[in-house]
Amino acid sequence: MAEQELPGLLIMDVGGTHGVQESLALLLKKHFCVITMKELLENKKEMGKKIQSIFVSECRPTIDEELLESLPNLKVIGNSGVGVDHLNLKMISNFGVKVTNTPHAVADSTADMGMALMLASARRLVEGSQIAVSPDTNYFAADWLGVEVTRATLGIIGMGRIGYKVAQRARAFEMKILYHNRNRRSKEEEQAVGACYSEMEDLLQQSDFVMLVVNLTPETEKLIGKKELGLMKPTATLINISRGAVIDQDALVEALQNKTIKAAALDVTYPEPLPRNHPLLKLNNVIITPHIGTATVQATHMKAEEAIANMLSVLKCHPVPSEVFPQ
Ligand SMILES: O=C(O)C(=O)CO
Repeated sequence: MAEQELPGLLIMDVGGTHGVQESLALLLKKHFCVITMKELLENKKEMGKKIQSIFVSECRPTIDEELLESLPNLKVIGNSGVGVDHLNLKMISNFGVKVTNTPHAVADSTADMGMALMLASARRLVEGSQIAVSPDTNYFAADWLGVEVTRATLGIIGMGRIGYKVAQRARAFEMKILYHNRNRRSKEEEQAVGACYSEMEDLLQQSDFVMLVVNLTPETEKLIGKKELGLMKPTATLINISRGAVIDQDALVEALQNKTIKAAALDVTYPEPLPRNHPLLKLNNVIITPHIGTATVQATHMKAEEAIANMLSVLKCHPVPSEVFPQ
């Protein structure tokens, strides 16, 4: 097909943690006539009419009513990533526009990230790395003892695709796996990874590592607050690979300062990035990474491919593999 016959696609995401790379643009250009925000703004009327889809990830620029009003032929917003909390689904659906996400593409890389944070925190990798490169060469490993993940108890809150992948990995570490989820997994699925369903309270009380893998929804906002942190063991570590707002961050700061819990390892915070004077950045029992759960070469491409398949399905009026609906 000649380029001008391809459906117009607006790329929203520039910058952020998942900036659209050149190879990604090439992939998109195989199926779409790619239009940047700059090009749209330069020629709003003509470009606006061409655009039938928007490719977006955890973006900083927002999709607002003003933008949607300028795109009369828009049919679908293809989110590259699973979380859609940055999109106003109700408002978008009022424009008759569908939203899709990429739950398959993100699962392995995000689960890997959860394991990486758990191991890094348990074995004090960040502190160790800082010591190894510091001018002080008079240090002993015995001063920096970590704890073992092997055979420890892991509590997974949110047992969707990513949570389940975490459980598969944790099994290789012979971990005792507890999980809490809205819907209980089948017996076969539980047995396959050796995971036991648990009430939240029991999970929090028993786990050495608590990992948050839920979507951010009104029900999960501040799911972990002062009360929940108080239930955790003083030796426990909280790991968050979902969304920052799932934790009451002020309560977390207090719990870390008072040693209510031992440590936290966070790939997500609110806001992102944190203001440089934020108290979380001053604590030495916290590891923070800049929302890089899916920031791998493989996941970036798989997300784009999944998003492309979703968007093309909408444009061709085929069944849509991963449509997200307003709650
Ligand atoms: O897919 C998502 O929603 C992510 O946050 C990736 O890290």
